[in-house]
Amino acid sequence: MRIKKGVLVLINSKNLREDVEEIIELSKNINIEIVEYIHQNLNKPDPLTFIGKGKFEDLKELIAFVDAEVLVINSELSPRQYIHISKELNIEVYDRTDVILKIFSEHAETQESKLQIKLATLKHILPRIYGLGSEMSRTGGGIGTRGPGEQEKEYKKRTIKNEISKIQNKLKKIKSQRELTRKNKKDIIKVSIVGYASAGKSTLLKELSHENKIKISEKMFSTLSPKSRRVMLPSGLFVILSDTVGFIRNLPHELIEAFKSTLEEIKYSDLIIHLVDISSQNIEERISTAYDVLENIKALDIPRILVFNKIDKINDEQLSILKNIYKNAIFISCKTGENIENLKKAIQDKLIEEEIIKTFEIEEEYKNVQNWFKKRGKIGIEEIAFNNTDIKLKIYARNGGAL
Ligand SMILES: Nc1nc2c(ncn2[C@@H]2O[C@H](COP(=O)(O)OP(=O)(O)OP(=O)(O)O)[C@@H](O)[C@H]2O)c(=O)[nH]1
Ligand SMILES: [Mg+2]
Repeated sequence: MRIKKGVLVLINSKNLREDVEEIIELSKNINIEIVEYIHQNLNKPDPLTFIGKGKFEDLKELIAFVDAEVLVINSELSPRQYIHISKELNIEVYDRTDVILKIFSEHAETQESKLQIKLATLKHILPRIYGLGSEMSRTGGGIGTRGPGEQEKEYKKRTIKNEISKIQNKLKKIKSQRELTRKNKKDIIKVSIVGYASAGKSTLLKELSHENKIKISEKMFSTLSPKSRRVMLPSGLFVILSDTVGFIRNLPHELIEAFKSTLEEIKYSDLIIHLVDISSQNIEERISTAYDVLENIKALDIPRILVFNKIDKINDEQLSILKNIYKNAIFISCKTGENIENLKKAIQDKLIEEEIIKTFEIEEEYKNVQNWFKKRGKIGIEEIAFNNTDIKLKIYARNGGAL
C-alpha cells in the first residue's frame, strides 16, 4: 500500500518524545509517515480549530510546505472540530481514535473482533454525522426547510443506528456462547497474560506452549482476539494460558466498550501475568495503564505476577536497578529464553500460594502407581522417594477440581 505523508498535532504533552514516538509508530501501522509535528500548550482546546486560530494558520502553511496528505491529531476531536478542520484543510484528518480504530480494523481476524471494531467505528463516526448539518442542509435551500440534505442526514443516522443494534445483538450471542464454553471448562486452571501493546505477550505464549502458529509482530495490536494454549508447569500439571488485546494509554472509550467482553474474559482467570517491556521508556506509566484497564474490568483482585520481558535489550546495570525497585517481579527474555523455566516455576508457586493448586502426598505400591501417571497433565506428579516396593509421590491438582 502507498505510504502517505502526514503532519502531526499534539497538545499539552507531558512526555513529548515518547508521545511523538508512539503516535509515529501507530501511524506507520496504517501507512502514514509523519514528517513534521506541531506541539501546542493550551489551557483549553479551541472548539473549532483545536489548536487555536493562530497555530491553525501555521499548520496550514506547514501542510502546504511539506505537501502532506494527512493530518494526525494525537487527541480525540469533537465532531465539530473534526468537521471544521477537515473542511478547512481539505486533506484526510485522523484523530487518535481514528488511528487506533483503523489499526484494529486491519488486524481483526475473528468474526467477533470484526464486529467489535465495526461497532466502535460506527459509534465514533455517528456524532460526526449529527455535526454535519450545516454543510448538508445547504442543498435544502432556505432556512428552516427540511430539504434533501437534512433527509439524507436523517437517513444516514438511522442506517447507522440500525446497524449498531444489529451488531450488538450478534455480539450478545457470541458472548453467551462463550459463557457456555467457559462453564464447561471450569475445572481447568486459567492463566492470562496482559500488558501494554507490544510487550511480547504473544511471544511469551508461543515460548511457553511451544506453538509456532501464534502471530507475533513488531506492529502494535497484532492480537485482537485472545489465543489460548495448553502449557505444562514443572510438576506436569497443565494450565490454559491466554494472551489478549494489548493495552495502550488513552485507549478510545468506544474501543474499551466494544472490546469489553473480550477483556472481561481476563476476569475469569485464576492468575494474571502482567507483562511489561523493560526496554520501554516509561515503565511506570505502562504499568499503571494496565492497572487502569484491570480496574475497569474489575480484575484487580485476581492474583497477579509482574513479569518484565526483553531483558536482552538493557544492560546489567539498568537491570539491577530495576530488580531493586521491583523486588517481587520476574525478569525474562522471550528472545534468549532466559528465565523462562523460572517463570513456569513462579506461576506454579503462585498458584499454590493462592491455594488454586493444592498439593498432597501419597504413598503407593509400585504396581499401582501407573494409574496416577495416566492422569498426568490433569494432575502434576513429582517423585519424592521410593524403595523396593513403595513409592512416595507429591500430587499437584486444581483445588476443588475432580481428580
Ligand atoms: N528483543 C526482544 N524482543 C522481543 C522479546 N519478546 C518479544 N519481542 C518482540 O517484540 C515485538 C512484539 O511482540 P508480540 O509478542 O507480538 O507482542 P504483543 O504483546 O503480543 O503485542 P500486541 O498483540 O500487539 O499487543 C515483536 O517484534 C517480538 O519479536 C524479547 O524478549 N526480546
Ligand atoms: Mg499479541
